[in-house]
Amino acid sequence: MTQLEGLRAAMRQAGVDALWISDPANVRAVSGFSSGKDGKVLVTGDGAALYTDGRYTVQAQEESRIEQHIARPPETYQDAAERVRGGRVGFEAEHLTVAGLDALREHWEAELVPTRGLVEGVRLIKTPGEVQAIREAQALADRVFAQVRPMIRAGVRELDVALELETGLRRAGAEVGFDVIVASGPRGAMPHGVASERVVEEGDLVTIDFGARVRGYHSDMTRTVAVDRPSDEMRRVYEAVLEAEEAAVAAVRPGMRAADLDALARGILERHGLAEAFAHSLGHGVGLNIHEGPGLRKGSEDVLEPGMVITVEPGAYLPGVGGVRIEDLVLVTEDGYEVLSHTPKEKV
Ligand SMILES: CSCC[C@H](N)C(=O)N1CCC[C@H]1C(=O)N[C@@H](C)C(=O)O
Repeated sequence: MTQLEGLRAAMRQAGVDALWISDPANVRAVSGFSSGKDGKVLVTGDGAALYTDGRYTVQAQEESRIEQHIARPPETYQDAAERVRGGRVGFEAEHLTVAGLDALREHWEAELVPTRGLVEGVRLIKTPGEVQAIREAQALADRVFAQVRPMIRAGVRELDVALELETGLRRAGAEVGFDVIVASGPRGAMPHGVASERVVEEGDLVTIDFGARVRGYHSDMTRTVAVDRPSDEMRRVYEAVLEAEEAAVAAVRPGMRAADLDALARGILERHGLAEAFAHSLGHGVGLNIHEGPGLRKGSEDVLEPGMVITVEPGAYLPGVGGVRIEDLVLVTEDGYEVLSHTPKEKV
Protein backbone atom coordinates (compact mmCIF):
# COMPACT_ATOMS: atom_id res chain seq x y z
CA MET A 1 0.00 0.00 0.00
CA THR A 2 1.39 3.45 -0.88
CA GLN A 3 1.38 6.19 1.75
CA LEU A 4 -1.45 7.94 -0.13
CA GLU A 5 -3.53 4.75 -0.14
CA GLY A 6 -2.79 4.37 3.58
CA LEU A 7 -3.94 7.93 4.17
CA ARG A 8 -7.19 7.35 2.26
CA ALA A 9 -7.83 4.26 4.41
CA ALA A 10 -7.28 6.39 7.53
CA MET A 11 -9.64 9.04 6.11
CA ARG A 12 -12.36 6.43 5.57
CA GLN A 13 -11.95 5.24 9.14
CA ALA A 14 -12.26 8.82 10.36
CA GLY A 15 -15.44 9.21 8.29
CA VAL A 16 -14.22 12.03 6.04
CA ASP A 17 -14.44 12.29 2.23
CA ALA A 18 -11.54 14.71 1.98
CA LEU A 19 -8.68 16.01 4.12
CA TRP A 20 -7.29 19.56 4.20
CA ILE A 21 -3.63 19.31 5.21
CA SER A 22 -1.96 22.38 6.70
CA ASP A 23 0.94 21.06 8.80
CA PRO A 24 4.18 21.78 6.87
CA ALA A 25 5.70 18.34 7.44
CA ASN A 26 2.44 16.63 6.48
CA VAL A 27 2.19 18.79 3.34
CA ARG A 28 5.70 17.67 2.42
CA ALA A 29 5.05 14.03 3.27
CA VAL A 30 1.98 13.81 1.03
CA SER A 31 3.16 15.98 -1.87
CA GLY A 32 6.97 15.95 -1.80
CA PHE A 33 6.94 19.79 -1.92
CA SER A 34 9.78 20.92 0.34
CA SER A 35 8.41 24.37 1.31
CA GLY A 36 5.51 22.88 3.22
CA LYS A 37 5.03 25.99 5.34
CA ASP A 38 3.90 27.83 2.19
CA GLY A 39 1.68 25.06 0.93
CA LYS A 40 -1.56 23.21 1.68
CA VAL A 41 -2.77 19.88 0.35
CA LEU A 42 -6.28 18.64 -0.32
CA VAL A 43 -6.70 14.88 -0.53
CA THR A 44 -10.01 13.54 -1.82
CA GLY A 45 -11.17 10.00 -2.55
CA ASP A 46 -9.78 10.10 -6.07
CA GLY A 47 -7.38 13.03 -6.19
CA ALA A 48 -4.80 15.06 -4.36
CA ALA A 49 -3.74 18.66 -5.03
CA LEU A 50 -1.01 20.94 -3.73
CA TYR A 51 -1.85 24.63 -3.29
CA THR A 52 1.01 27.09 -3.17
CA ASP A 53 1.76 30.53 -4.60
CA GLY A 54 3.68 32.01 -7.53
CA ARG A 55 6.99 32.10 -5.68
CA TYR A 56 7.07 28.33 -5.95
CA THR A 57 5.75 27.59 -9.46
CA VAL A 58 8.97 25.98 -10.70
CA GLN A 59 9.80 24.33 -7.39
CA ALA A 60 6.32 22.82 -7.09
CA GLN A 61 6.54 21.45 -10.64
CA GLU A 62 9.90 19.92 -9.91
CA GLU A 63 9.12 18.45 -6.50
CA SER A 64 5.43 17.68 -6.23
CA ARG A 65 4.17 14.16 -6.82
CA ILE A 66 0.58 15.44 -6.96
CA GLU A 67 -1.11 18.07 -9.16
CA GLN A 68 -0.29 21.66 -8.35
CA HIS A 69 -2.39 24.80 -8.14
CA ILE A 70 -0.70 28.14 -8.01
CA ALA A 71 -2.91 30.65 -6.22
CA ARG A 72 -3.06 32.79 -3.12
CA PRO A 73 -6.00 32.91 -0.72
CA PRO A 74 -8.89 33.46 -1.30
CA GLU A 75 -8.45 31.87 -4.79
CA THR A 76 -6.88 28.83 -3.13
CA TYR A 77 -10.04 28.15 -1.15
CA GLN A 78 -12.32 28.89 -4.09
CA ASP A 79 -10.60 26.30 -6.29
CA ALA A 80 -10.73 23.69 -3.53
CA ALA A 81 -14.38 24.60 -2.78
CA GLU A 82 -15.52 22.89 -5.96
CA ARG A 83 -13.88 19.64 -4.94
CA VAL A 84 -15.31 19.49 -1.44
CA ARG A 85 -18.85 20.83 -1.98
CA GLY A 86 -21.41 18.91 0.09
CA GLY A 87 -18.87 16.54 1.63
CA ARG A 88 -17.37 15.89 5.06
CA VAL A 89 -13.93 17.46 5.05
CA GLY A 90 -11.37 16.75 7.74
CA PHE A 91 -8.97 19.42 8.90
CA GLU A 92 -5.93 18.98 11.11
CA ALA A 93 -7.16 20.04 14.54
CA GLU A 94 -3.63 20.13 15.93
CA HIS A 95 -2.27 22.36 13.15
CA LEU A 96 -4.90 24.55 11.48
CA THR A 97 -5.07 28.04 12.96
CA VAL A 98 -8.36 29.55 14.08
CA ALA A 99 -8.05 32.03 11.21
CA GLY A 100 -7.45 29.18 8.78
CA LEU A 101 -10.59 27.40 9.96
CA ASP A 102 -12.60 30.62 9.64
CA ALA A 103 -11.44 30.93 6.02
CA LEU A 104 -12.56 27.38 5.23
CA ARG A 105 -15.95 28.09 6.83
CA GLU A 106 -16.28 31.25 4.78
CA HIS A 107 -15.45 29.67 1.41
CA TRP A 108 -16.64 26.07 1.56
CA GLU A 109 -20.09 24.53 1.56
CA ALA A 110 -18.96 21.45 3.39
CA GLU A 111 -19.10 19.90 6.84
CA LEU A 112 -15.76 20.57 8.54
CA VAL A 113 -14.60 17.80 10.84
CA PRO A 114 -11.58 18.01 13.19
CA THR A 115 -9.17 15.11 12.75
CA ARG A 116 -6.02 14.14 14.60
CA GLY A 117 -2.90 12.32 13.47
CA LEU A 118 -4.12 10.96 10.11
CA VAL A 119 -1.00 11.83 8.10
CA GLU A 120 1.20 11.36 11.17
CA GLY A 121 -0.13 7.79 11.40
CA VAL A 122 1.03 7.06 7.87
CA ARG A 123 4.39 8.70 8.55
CA LEU A 124 5.14 6.25 11.40
CA ILE A 125 6.39 3.66 8.90
CA LYS A 126 9.13 4.98 6.66
CA THR A 127 9.39 4.09 2.98
CA PRO A 128 12.74 2.70 1.76
CA GLY A 129 13.51 6.16 0.31
CA GLU A 130 12.85 7.83 3.65
CA VAL A 131 15.03 5.31 5.49
CA GLN A 132 17.79 5.96 2.97
CA ALA A 133 17.66 9.74 3.60
CA ILE A 134 17.80 9.20 7.39
CA ARG A 135 20.64 6.70 6.97
CA GLU A 136 22.61 9.24 4.90
CA ALA A 137 21.93 12.00 7.43
CA GLN A 138 23.21 9.83 10.29
CA ALA A 139 26.27 8.61 8.37
CA LEU A 140 27.19 12.20 7.70
CA ALA A 141 26.67 13.16 11.36
CA ASP A 142 28.91 10.26 12.43
CA ARG A 143 31.66 11.52 10.11
CA VAL A 144 31.37 15.09 11.35
CA PHE A 145 31.43 13.97 14.99
CA ALA A 146 34.66 12.06 14.37
CA GLN A 147 36.23 15.20 12.86
CA VAL A 148 35.16 17.41 15.77
CA ARG A 149 35.80 14.97 18.65
CA PRO A 150 39.50 15.91 19.11
CA MET A 151 38.62 19.53 19.93
CA ILE A 152 36.46 18.58 22.94
CA ARG A 153 39.10 19.35 25.56
CA ALA A 154 39.56 21.63 28.55
CA GLY A 155 39.63 25.27 27.42
CA VAL A 156 37.22 25.07 24.48
CA ARG A 157 33.88 26.92 24.55
CA GLU A 158 30.71 24.88 24.08
CA LEU A 159 29.68 27.33 21.35
CA ASP A 160 32.83 26.60 19.37
CA VAL A 161 32.18 22.86 19.48
CA ALA A 162 28.63 23.50 18.21
CA LEU A 163 29.92 25.80 15.48
CA GLU A 164 32.35 23.14 14.22
CA LEU A 165 29.58 20.54 14.14
CA GLU A 166 27.27 22.91 12.28
CA THR A 167 29.96 23.92 9.79
CA GLY A 168 30.89 20.28 9.24
CA LEU A 169 27.30 19.33 8.49
CA ARG A 170 26.86 22.29 6.12
CA ARG A 171 30.12 21.59 4.35
CA ALA A 172 29.10 17.98 3.84
CA GLY A 173 25.92 19.14 2.11
CA ALA A 174 23.41 18.66 4.92
CA GLU A 175 21.33 21.10 6.93
CA VAL A 176 21.62 21.42 10.70
CA GLY A 177 18.73 19.38 12.08
CA PHE A 178 18.14 21.37 15.29
CA ASP A 179 19.98 23.65 17.72
CA VAL A 180 23.09 21.73 18.73
CA ILE A 181 23.17 20.69 22.38
CA VAL A 182 26.60 20.93 24.01
CA ALA A 183 26.17 20.75 27.78
CA SER A 184 29.35 20.48 29.83
CA GLY A 185 29.96 20.05 33.55
CA PRO A 186 26.97 21.19 35.63
CA ARG A 187 25.17 22.33 32.44
CA GLY A 188 24.87 18.64 31.61
CA ALA A 189 21.92 18.60 34.04
CA MET A 190 19.88 20.42 31.35
CA PRO A 191 18.54 17.86 28.84
CA HIS A 192 18.11 20.62 26.24
CA GLY A 193 21.21 22.63 27.18
CA VAL A 194 22.03 24.23 23.84
CA ALA A 195 25.66 25.31 23.50
CA SER A 196 26.63 28.29 25.66
CA GLU A 197 29.74 30.38 26.27
CA ARG A 198 30.83 28.04 29.05
CA VAL A 199 34.43 26.90 28.77
CA VAL A 200 34.91 23.15 29.19
CA GLU A 201 36.97 22.18 32.24
CA GLU A 202 39.07 19.20 33.27
CA GLY A 203 36.89 16.50 34.83
CA ASP A 204 33.79 17.54 32.89
CA LEU A 205 31.41 15.22 31.16
CA VAL A 206 30.19 16.86 27.95
CA THR A 207 26.86 15.87 26.40
CA ILE A 208 26.60 16.47 22.66
CA ASP A 209 23.27 15.95 20.95
CA PHE A 210 22.98 16.93 17.29
CA GLY A 211 21.58 15.88 13.97
CA ALA A 212 21.79 16.43 10.25
CA ARG A 213 18.92 16.92 7.83
CA VAL A 214 19.12 15.37 4.35
CA ARG A 215 16.29 15.84 1.83
CA GLY A 216 14.15 16.97 4.78
CA TYR A 217 14.86 13.88 6.93
CA HIS A 218 16.62 14.10 10.28
CA SER A 219 19.21 12.14 12.15
CA ASP A 220 19.54 12.31 15.94
CA MET A 221 22.38 11.09 18.16
CA THR A 222 23.82 11.90 21.57
CA ARG A 223 27.20 11.05 22.99
CA THR A 224 28.56 12.01 26.41
CA VAL A 225 32.33 12.25 26.51
CA ALA A 226 34.77 12.76 29.36
CA VAL A 227 37.43 15.43 29.53
CA ASP A 228 40.18 13.88 31.65
CA ARG A 229 38.79 11.98 34.64
CA PRO A 230 35.27 12.83 35.86
CA SER A 231 34.22 12.25 39.50
CA ASP A 232 33.47 8.70 40.63
CA GLU A 233 29.83 9.71 41.05
CA MET A 234 29.50 10.85 37.41
CA ARG A 235 31.36 7.80 36.14
CA ARG A 236 28.82 5.60 37.94
CA VAL A 237 25.99 7.63 36.40
CA TYR A 238 27.55 7.17 32.97
CA GLU A 239 27.79 3.39 33.42
CA ALA A 240 24.16 3.22 34.55
CA VAL A 241 22.90 5.23 31.57
CA LEU A 242 25.00 3.12 29.19
CA GLU A 243 23.56 -0.07 30.68
CA ALA A 244 20.01 1.25 30.26
CA GLU A 245 20.67 2.41 26.71
CA GLU A 246 22.25 -0.83 25.53
CA ALA A 247 19.55 -2.97 27.16
CA ALA A 248 16.77 -0.90 25.56
CA VAL A 249 18.37 -1.00 22.10
CA ALA A 250 18.81 -4.78 22.38
CA ALA A 251 15.10 -5.14 23.18
CA VAL A 252 13.90 -3.31 20.05
CA ARG A 253 11.81 -5.57 17.82
CA PRO A 254 8.47 -5.52 16.02
CA GLY A 255 5.59 -6.07 18.43
CA MET A 256 7.39 -4.44 21.36
CA ARG A 257 5.20 -1.88 23.11
CA ALA A 258 6.88 1.52 23.16
CA ALA A 259 5.77 2.02 26.77
CA ASP A 260 7.44 -1.27 27.77
CA LEU A 261 10.73 -0.21 26.19
CA ASP A 262 10.59 3.02 28.17
CA ALA A 263 9.82 1.04 31.34
CA LEU A 264 12.75 -1.31 30.70
CA ALA A 265 15.28 1.54 30.58
CA ARG A 266 13.60 3.34 33.47
CA GLY A 267 13.74 0.17 35.59
CA ILE A 268 17.50 -0.13 35.11
CA LEU A 269 18.06 3.50 36.09
CA GLU A 270 15.77 3.00 39.08
CA ARG A 271 17.95 0.10 40.27
CA HIS A 272 20.88 2.52 40.19
CA GLY A 273 18.93 5.08 42.23
CA LEU A 274 18.44 7.34 39.20
CA ALA A 275 14.68 7.05 38.59
CA GLU A 276 14.05 10.69 39.49
CA ALA A 277 17.03 11.83 37.43
CA PHE A 278 15.59 10.47 34.14
CA ALA A 279 13.45 13.49 33.35
CA HIS A 280 12.12 12.74 29.85
CA SER A 281 10.83 9.97 27.65
CA LEU A 282 13.09 7.18 26.39
CA GLY A 283 12.79 8.23 22.77
CA HIS A 284 10.72 9.19 19.78
CA GLY A 285 10.29 8.61 16.08
CA VAL A 286 12.43 10.61 13.67
CA GLY A 287 11.65 11.67 10.13
CA LEU A 288 10.54 14.92 8.53
CA ASN A 289 10.25 16.20 12.12
CA ILE A 290 12.91 15.61 14.71
CA HIS A 291 10.15 14.53 17.11
CA GLU A 292 7.37 12.41 15.68
CA GLY A 293 5.68 9.12 16.45
CA PRO A 294 6.07 6.60 17.88
CA GLY A 295 6.48 8.01 21.39
CA LEU A 296 8.62 5.82 23.63
CA ARG A 297 7.11 6.93 26.92
CA LYS A 298 4.87 5.85 29.77
CA GLY A 299 1.27 5.68 28.61
CA SER A 300 2.13 5.45 24.91
CA GLU A 301 -0.20 3.17 22.94
CA ASP A 302 2.37 2.77 20.15
CA VAL A 303 3.69 -0.65 19.21
CA LEU A 304 6.94 -0.97 17.25
CA GLU A 305 6.67 -2.05 13.62
CA PRO A 306 9.23 -2.71 10.87
CA GLY A 307 10.12 0.54 9.10
CA MET A 308 9.89 2.76 12.16
CA VAL A 309 12.97 4.86 12.91
CA ILE A 310 13.30 5.67 16.60
CA THR A 311 15.74 7.08 19.09
CA VAL A 312 16.73 5.33 22.30
CA GLU A 313 18.08 8.01 24.62
CA PRO A 314 17.99 7.50 28.36
CA GLY A 315 19.62 10.18 30.46
CA ALA A 316 20.27 11.10 34.07
CA TYR A 317 20.40 14.73 35.20
CA LEU A 318 21.67 15.84 38.60
CA PRO A 319 21.02 19.57 39.15
CA GLY A 320 24.15 21.44 40.20
CA VAL A 321 26.33 18.42 39.41
CA GLY A 322 25.99 17.33 35.79
CA GLY A 323 24.32 14.87 33.48
CA VAL A 324 24.68 12.04 31.02
CA ARG A 325 22.67 11.07 27.94
CA ILE A 326 23.47 8.40 25.38
CA GLU A 327 21.34 8.14 22.28
CA ASP A 328 21.29 5.89 19.27
CA LEU A 329 19.17 6.11 16.14
CA VAL A 330 17.54 2.75 15.48
CA LEU A 331 15.62 1.25 12.56
CA VAL A 332 13.04 -1.38 13.50
CA THR A 333 13.50 -4.30 11.09
CA GLU A 334 11.43 -7.42 10.32
CA ASP A 335 13.35 -9.47 12.87
CA GLY A 336 14.73 -6.91 15.31
CA TYR A 337 16.64 -3.72 14.80
CA GLU A 338 19.52 -2.02 13.04
CA VAL A 339 21.48 0.73 14.79
CA LEU A 340 21.99 3.56 12.29
CA SER A 341 24.34 5.62 14.47
CA HIS A 342 27.88 4.27 14.46
CA THR A 343 29.84 6.74 16.60
CA PRO A 344 31.55 4.69 19.34
CA LYS A 345 30.44 5.05 22.94
CA GLU A 346 33.56 5.90 24.87
CA LYS A 347 34.67 4.63 28.26
CA VAL A 348 34.79 7.44 30.81
C1 LIG B 1 15.28 19.99 20.32
S1 LIG B 1 15.51 18.50 19.50
C2 LIG B 1 16.25 17.49 20.74
C3 LIG B 1 16.69 16.20 20.20
C4 LIG B 1 17.07 15.29 21.32
N1 LIG B 1 17.77 14.13 20.88
C5 LIG B 1 15.85 14.86 22.08
O1 LIG B 1 14.91 14.39 21.49
N2 LIG B 1 15.83 14.99 23.43
C6 LIG B 1 16.89 15.54 24.25
C7 LIG B 1 16.55 15.12 25.64
C8 LIG B 1 15.15 14.70 25.68
C9 LIG B 1 14.77 14.42 24.24
C10 LIG B 1 13.43 15.04 24.00
O2 LIG B 1 13.30 16.21 23.72
N3 LIG B 1 12.40 14.19 24.12
C11 LIG B 1 11.03 14.58 24.02
C12 LIG B 1 10.38 13.75 22.94
C13 LIG B 1 10.31 14.35 25.34
O3 LIG B 1 9.25 14.98 25.51
O4 LIG B 1 10.76 13.57 26.16
